[in-house]
Amino acid sequence: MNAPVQLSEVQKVYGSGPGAVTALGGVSYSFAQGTFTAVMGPSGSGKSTLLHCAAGLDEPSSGEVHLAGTPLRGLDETALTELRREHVAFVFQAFNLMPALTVRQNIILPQTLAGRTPDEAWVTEVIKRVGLSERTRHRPSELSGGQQQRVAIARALAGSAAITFADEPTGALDTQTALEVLTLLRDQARASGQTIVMVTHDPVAASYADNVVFLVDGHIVSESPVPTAESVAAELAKLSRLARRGAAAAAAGESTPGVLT
Ligand SMILES: Nc1ncnc2c1ncn2[C@@H]1O[C@H](COP(=O)(O)OP(=O)(O)OP(=O)(O)O)[C@@H](O)[C@H]1O
Repeated sequence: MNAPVQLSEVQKVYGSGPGAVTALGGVSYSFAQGTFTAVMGPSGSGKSTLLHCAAGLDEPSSGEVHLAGTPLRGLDETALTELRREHVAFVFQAFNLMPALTVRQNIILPQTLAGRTPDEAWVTEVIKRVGLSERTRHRPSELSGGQQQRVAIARALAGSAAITFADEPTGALDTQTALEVLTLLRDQARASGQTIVMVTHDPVAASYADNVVFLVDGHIVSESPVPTAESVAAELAKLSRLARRGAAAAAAGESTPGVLT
């Protein structure tokens, strides 16, 4: 079976001419079904761009993305929206909650929009697991930033979408809630076969994933299966040093990019 998220030689160049920035330099990677993968790398290494291209929110300059078995090239915005609504959930930093709806209404909104009947027992369980049982009738404006982030996480989990993309999903959470949420994401991948791709800067968060993919200068340079917080932190420190050395070499006009192959 094909992986739910497949990137083949994906390149993304922003701008043109001398000021052009190559955010992804030809990335090929398959995110297999039922896996929870963390994407890490130094600032500016292309993590968000990879997530956006993989989710069809941004169009690669070249290469191909398959999402839920469908090639994204040539799909119009309506077809992309349909595809995402059917198969994909997002936990992004901008929470995109609807201000007029209550917490519970926000959480089931993607399913309502897709014409599905929510599994009320599961929705209640997810709300409990993210610690929002006392807040279901509140509006987003009545919640703290961390609570709003938990609503976004519950919304992604409640619909049991085949694929979840998360960008720093635990960034605004206290340690205990963050660990609860990460455990929930890991359980979803293991028990329900969901495919979860999470961008994070946090080695502890990454250690909950099944696999960590490291990006430097728009290239996947290494992977860490069975990650621990310590091994991830050590790899990141090494790659950040390499990235800095590569940048210094480029500034001095040397050809060595400082990227592992
Ligand atoms: N819309 C854009 N226009 C021009 N350049 C962009 C745009 N978006 C991203 N970039 C550039 O592409 C490169 C990769 O950016 P990206 O946001 O994917 O990195 P990142 O690894 O997610 O960074 P961070 O960890 O700081 O969030 C960076 O050099 C960035 O400046």
